[in-house]
Amino acid sequence: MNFSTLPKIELHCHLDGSLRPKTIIDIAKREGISLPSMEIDGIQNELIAPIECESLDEYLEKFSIPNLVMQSKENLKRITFELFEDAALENVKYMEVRFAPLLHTVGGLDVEEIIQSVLAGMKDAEKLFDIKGNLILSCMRTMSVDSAFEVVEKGKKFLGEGVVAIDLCASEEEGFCGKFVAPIALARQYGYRVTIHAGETGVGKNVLEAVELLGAERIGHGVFIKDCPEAYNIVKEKRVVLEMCPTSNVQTKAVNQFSEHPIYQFHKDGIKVTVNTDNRTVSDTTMANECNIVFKEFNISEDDYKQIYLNSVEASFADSETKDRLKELMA
Ligand SMILES: O=c1[nH]cnc2c1ncn2[C@H]1C[C@H](O)[C@@H](CO)O1
Ligand SMILES: [Zn+2]
Repeated sequence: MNFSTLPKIELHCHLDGSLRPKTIIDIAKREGISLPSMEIDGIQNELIAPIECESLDEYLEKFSIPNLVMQSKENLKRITFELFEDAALENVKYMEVRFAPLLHTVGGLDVEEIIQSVLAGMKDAEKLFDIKGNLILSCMRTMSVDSAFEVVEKGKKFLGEGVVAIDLCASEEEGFCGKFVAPIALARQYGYRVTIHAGETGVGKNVLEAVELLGAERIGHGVFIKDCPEAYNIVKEKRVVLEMCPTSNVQTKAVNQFSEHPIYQFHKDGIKVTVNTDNRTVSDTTMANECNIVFKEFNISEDDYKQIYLNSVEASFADSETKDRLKELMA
């Protein structure tokens, strides 16, 4: 299968993990920001999490450089536009991009301005390229519960305007869901859809709690349901969709190598899986590359790919007209 030309859907992609290295250097030069290198190769080395990375926490260290250049309206708009352009050029037809608004307030922007700028970049790209997008607001689990309320409240007015969902991300501790019940319940009440990063660092029970306590419809990663029968069963029974990101999972040591990734086993057992990049730059990958990895490692058939594509359409937070159009691309 030639995944570069096949239509693709991406449901799990972080804006701040997916910047073009050249753009980081351009902006840094213009704004006098000091970087460890002003050369493409040099900065790329600093941005890509090595395959011998020890953990998710080490992987997350790679996000400090990109965020240096994501502190103005103009830069946020440009970076979002470029991400949608890159995805469109590899035939991604629909993409949900997530970002944590509170990481972009260092230069004085407020949360509304940040969301507006990212929306503007997405909308410009939609006009120029054959791609449709939506945005997911991520709350940092490492920040306070109040900060999650702030994101939920300030993002509310953009629901129906391109913002579709709420997420919890960053370092994963056992039992984190209990702390965020109130802001996520409020988000659901306002009409946000819910996807939660969980089960990425060894704790399958976090997935169970994300579903039971937070009402997660989708789970970012969810690898460790493999070791937690209760989490596995609830995901299967409730048809909770897993947003799986193979390269990222090897980098963070959720799995030691691609062959140990449970994605295909889950798929064969009837769990709804999707394939995603997580972070195009930090994981040095593309959708075509992630699909190829799954294809080569597990020898998936065209029917398997079609099923995964349709799972992604069904699980997307897109409107029904968009879903119908995306389904037709695989008919
Ligand atoms: O795979 C991930 N797990 C948890 N947090 C992540 C992952 N990839 C990126 N992040 C964090 C780092 C970013 O700064 C933040 C917002 O995109 O989300
Ligand atoms: Zn992620």
